[in-house]
Amino acid sequence: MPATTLPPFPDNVPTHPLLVVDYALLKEGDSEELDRLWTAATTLGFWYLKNHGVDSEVNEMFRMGEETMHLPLEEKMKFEQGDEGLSFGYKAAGANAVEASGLKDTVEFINIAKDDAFAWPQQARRSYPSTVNDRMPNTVTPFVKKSNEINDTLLGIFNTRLGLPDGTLTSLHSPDEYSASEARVIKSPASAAASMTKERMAIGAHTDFGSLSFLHNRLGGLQVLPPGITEWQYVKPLPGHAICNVGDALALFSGGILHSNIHRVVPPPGEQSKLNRCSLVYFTRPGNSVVLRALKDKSSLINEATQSSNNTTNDPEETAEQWFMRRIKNQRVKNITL
Ligand SMILES: O=C(O)CCC(=O)C(=O)O
Ligand SMILES: [Fe+2]
Repeated sequence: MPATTLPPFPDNVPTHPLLVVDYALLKEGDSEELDRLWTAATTLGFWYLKNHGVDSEVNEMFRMGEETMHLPLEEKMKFEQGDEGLSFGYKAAGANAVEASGLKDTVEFINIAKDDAFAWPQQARRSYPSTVNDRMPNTVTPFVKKSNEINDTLLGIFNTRLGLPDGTLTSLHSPDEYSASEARVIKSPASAAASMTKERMAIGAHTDFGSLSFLHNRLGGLQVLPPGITEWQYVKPLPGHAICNVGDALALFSGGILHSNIHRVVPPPGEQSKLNRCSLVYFTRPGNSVVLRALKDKSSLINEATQSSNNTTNDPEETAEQWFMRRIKNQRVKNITL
C-alpha cells in the first residue's frame, strides 16, 4: 500500500521529536549538520536521516518482505534461523521471547546477511527463500550496499569526532570480513495487535546489538524511553526519513560517548492498528573477529570517558561473533530457562 493512503499517525499520543539530519549536507561536510549528528548520537542516540537516496531500494525491499511473508509457513520454516545463535534466515512468530518471563513474540523476520548480498550469486553464509533469491541482484544487494555505505559514512564522522586514527571504525566494520551485519524485514500482524494488552509488545524493550541501525517505518509502533523520562514515547514515521540509531557495539567502542538507547515496538497507534505493520532495517555490526572493548588506547577522549562515572559500558572482551551469537541465542524461547 503506498504510504499516502495509510491512516495518519494520531496526534494525541506521546511522541519524541528526533533531530533531523540531512545526509546530503553531511556528505558535503556541512559543519552545522555534522554538529547535529554528533548531538543526536551522544544524547538520545536516535535521529531521522533525510536525503539518504535509498527510497526506491527501500520500496522494493518492502515488496520483497511482503512476498516472503506470503509464502506458506512450511516453506519459510525451511529457512528458519534455528536455536544456535545464528541470526540469518527466517524467524517465525513465537520463536523469540519479548521479555524475561518467556512470553512469546508475534512478529516474523526475514534476515539476509550482508555477506550473502555481497557474494551473490555465490552463497556465503546460508540459503534463502526464492522470494529473496529472485530479488537479490536488483533489490537486496543494492539496498545492502547503499545502507552499508551510509552507515560507513556515519562511522567515518564519528571516528573523526572521537579523535580516533583515520579509518579505525571503518576497519572494525570491514565489508570484506564476515560479520553479523544484515538486512531485516519485520512483519507484525494486525490480528496480533488486536488481541494485545498494553503490556504485550511486538518487540520487547531492547538496545540494538550492533553498531548502527538504519530503519524504515511507515506505521507507528516504535517507541523510545529517552534518558531521564519514565514514559515510553512514539517515534513518528516521516515519509522519506530513515530512523537511525547507535547500537551497543558502537557505544562500547566509544567508551559510552555514543549512546545506545532502549526502544521497543508496540501495536501501531489509533486507526493504524488495523493494518499489518512491516518495517525494514539494515544493521551494521563489527567484523566477526573484532574484540569488543572501548578504544581507549587509540583516543584520549575515549580514555577519559571510560574513567567518568557516567560510563556504564563494560568491556565484554569477547569477539563480536561470540557476543552476537550468545545474545541472539538468548532471545529464543527454547533457550530461556525460567
Ligand atoms: O520495527 C521497528 O520499528 C524497530 C525494530 C527494531 O527495533 C529491531 O529490529 O531491532
Ligand atoms: Fe531495535
